[in-house]
Amino acid sequence: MNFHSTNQRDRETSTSKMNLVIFACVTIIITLLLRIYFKTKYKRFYKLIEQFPSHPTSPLIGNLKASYATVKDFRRNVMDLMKSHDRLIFWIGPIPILLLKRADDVSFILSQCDNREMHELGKQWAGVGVLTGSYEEWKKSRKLILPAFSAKMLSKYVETFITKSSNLVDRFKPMADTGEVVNISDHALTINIETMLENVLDVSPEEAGKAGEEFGHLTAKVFEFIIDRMLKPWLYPHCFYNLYLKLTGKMKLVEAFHYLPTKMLKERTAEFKARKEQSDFVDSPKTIINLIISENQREDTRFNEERLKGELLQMIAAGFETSSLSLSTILLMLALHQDAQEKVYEEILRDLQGETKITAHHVMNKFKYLEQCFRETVRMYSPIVLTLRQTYKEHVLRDNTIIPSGLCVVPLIHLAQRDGDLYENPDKWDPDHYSDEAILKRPKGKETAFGNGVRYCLGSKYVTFSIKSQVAHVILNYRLTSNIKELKPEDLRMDFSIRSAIGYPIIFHSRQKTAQM
Ligand code: HEM
Repeated sequence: MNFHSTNQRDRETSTSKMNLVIFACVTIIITLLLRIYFKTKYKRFYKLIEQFPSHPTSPLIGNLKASYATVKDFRRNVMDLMKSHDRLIFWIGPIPILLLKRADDVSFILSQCDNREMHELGKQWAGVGVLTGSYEEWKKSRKLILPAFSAKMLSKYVETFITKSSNLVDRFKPMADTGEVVNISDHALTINIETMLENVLDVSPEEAGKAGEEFGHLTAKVFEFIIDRMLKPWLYPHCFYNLYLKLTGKMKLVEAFHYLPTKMLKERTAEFKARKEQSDFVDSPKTIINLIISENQREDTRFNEERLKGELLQMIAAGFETSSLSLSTILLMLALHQDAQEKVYEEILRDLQGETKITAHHVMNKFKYLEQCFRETVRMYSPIVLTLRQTYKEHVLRDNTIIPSGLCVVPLIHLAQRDGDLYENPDKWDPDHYSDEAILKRPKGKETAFGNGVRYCLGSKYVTFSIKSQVAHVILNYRLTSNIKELKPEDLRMDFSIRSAIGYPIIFHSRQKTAQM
């Protein structure tokens, strides 16, 4: 009896092993057949891809093993891989992606190809808008929000920048002259999210003070979640991703992220309608939310509330972390480069011409060397490391290599900004890279820190004025030093942006006190 049941168990085990082998064989055969089918159907696509070196792949999963680790490791991996390649095909599962790092290639593809469909993977978090919309949706978004960055509107935001910059100076008062080493990143984050909430959502300074920090941290997290999804092709279908968000409890974060823009949109729309009913004349808007509500009256871009919310969320997402990182980094750079800091200080005194207060005029038209320091900081420590493009036709690169239609391309902006063909000593922080002479010497249209072509950054002037205002106020009041001597490459952490893994340590010395001594 026992002998029989052992025999039967053995038979069952070997049958299930056999089933497993059959299943594996069928899967491999189907995959190979699919591969052959796709390779035959899209022969030219695969042939063109073969011109580019490819990272060694594993069958079926491509380079997924390399990318599966964590988002941060993946980015570091990609940057390491690109040390020995100018162009490289990287496989996320069965999907090939072309990585580009030379300034020539990056500026070319950004200017020629304006489609960014992979960004649709951010829709659950940030709605539909200028960053995540399909090509057709993007065109309408851009038309709606472009007026928000006119010179007239910018001059209104600068008033908020100046008030906020004074608050920033006050924040550092208790630490000044104590020798305390302050990691300024949280201060930069708070001040910039508050500024964004006031300028974009028309939130009162009090409410911005209360809601700012939490909203800021959440916004910073959203990018991580979106990149995480990009690396997991099985989460690409929206229905799977929705389920994943529900099961992991992240849907609650989505709701929290949407709460403030939804509330402000309802309030400001109701106010706009009430004012319109009373009189045909409505004051010209001072904030982005009010501007897009009034612009949205035009027949050709009539967006519903959900869509307007997407635009607002994406404005904050695009602008806030980039601004706060830029502020932390430039202040650290000035603390590490005393000569540049003194030049900035002297320039501020000179441009103020005896006035004691920094005004919108100074921020928008003066402080030229400070602006050079800002551009140099963005060049070396890009708050946007990379972006995405989806080709819809073939593009011929300068050496006649053809990028096939239908390929996802990743221009590595950060590496392009350190291209030795464009800058002398590209790895040295040197504001003279942006002197008039240096700019004249460089070939035009190759810089990509703010993008290139029709999708050029809408907020480039906004952030330039915002950072100029904040830095000018800080440097007018404090001399900065640090307890570190330099920011080494190994101190940098890369996710969607580049940030210092050792923080932004700064020691504040009051200028007045220094002058008295
Ligand atoms: C130092 C700070 C910043 C950097 C380095 C930066 C960089 C960039 C880059 C490289 C792009 C182009 C992406 C692409 O071509 O796919 C871009 C697009 C964009 N940026 Fe910025 N940005 C900064 C700050 C801001 C700010 C403060 C705002 C808003 C207030 C903003 C709003 C946008 C928007 C809306 C787009 C999308 C444009 C479009 O697709 O039509 N950016 N930015």
